[in-house]
Amino acid sequence: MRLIIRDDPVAVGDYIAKYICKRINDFAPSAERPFVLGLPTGSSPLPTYKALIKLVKSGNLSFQHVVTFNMDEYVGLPRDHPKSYHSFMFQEFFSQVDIPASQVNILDGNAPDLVAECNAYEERIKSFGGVELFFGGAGADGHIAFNEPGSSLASRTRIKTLTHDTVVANARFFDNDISKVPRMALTIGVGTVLDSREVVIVVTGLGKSLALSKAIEGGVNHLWTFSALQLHPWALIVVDEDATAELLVKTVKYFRSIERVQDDVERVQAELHAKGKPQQVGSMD
Ligand SMILES: N[C@@H]1[C@@H](O)[C@H](O)[C@@H](COP(=O)(O)O)O[C@@H]1O
Repeated sequence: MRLIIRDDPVAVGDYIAKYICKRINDFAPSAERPFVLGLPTGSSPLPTYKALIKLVKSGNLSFQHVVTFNMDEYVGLPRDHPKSYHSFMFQEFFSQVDIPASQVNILDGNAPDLVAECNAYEERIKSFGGVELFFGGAGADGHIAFNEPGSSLASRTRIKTLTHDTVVANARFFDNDISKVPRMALTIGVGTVLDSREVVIVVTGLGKSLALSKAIEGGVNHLWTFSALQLHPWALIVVDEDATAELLVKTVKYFRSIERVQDDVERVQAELHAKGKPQQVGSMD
């Protein structure tokens, strides 16, 4: 696992957007071989979406050959409800980049058979050869997607009842009225996230600091599903200074030292590449 610390949420968004941009461009996607990208909703990913939109508008990135899979969706909320994750994604991102709508995948929380919908989602991910990079967020209670505390770490896409904490946290999107917040959601599972070739998680703000410390300093534990990333061979967490409040000084120092060494490794790789002797860039964790 790698942890990258930046000053504030905007710097975090810039870092992740550049990272995703580089991954997509290095992959050189085509119609026959699209880049499969997992995406989240929430307020934390917004600076990343803004930075990705800028990269597309400046001609440095294209979503023409990118296929996306969103992490989750509320059950029973009409698709065109302003707070559905469908509406969120089209409003904040898809309508502002060059992705064909046919390449966007979001779970249908109004499907007549919700179990079939979840199973078909897993199959559709498989039909594209799996997710190349899953970009995600985390809840203050340490959930990833809607994998609430206590979710199986082997879980797949399924129906999930939201915890009271999550309902309260998400009331801010529903006029602060908890009675308006849906009680159920469809979500990819922890196992679905772990299956992706790479995972990048954004964590910003003091309110997420306990979840961050549990995820990287505690053991792997289903009460903090975020901690399952410790089992992933290629996981990156990008956080702001506020989110590090609960981390030990030695943890912060360790990850900062890895970042410096990683920068050196990438510089050497770039020099080799320029001299026509490319080698695979390694991860330092
Ligand atoms: N289902 C979403 C999660 O995928 C998201 O990571 C979390 C954090 O949201 P925010 O970034 O707004 O704190 O909110 C919801 O619960």
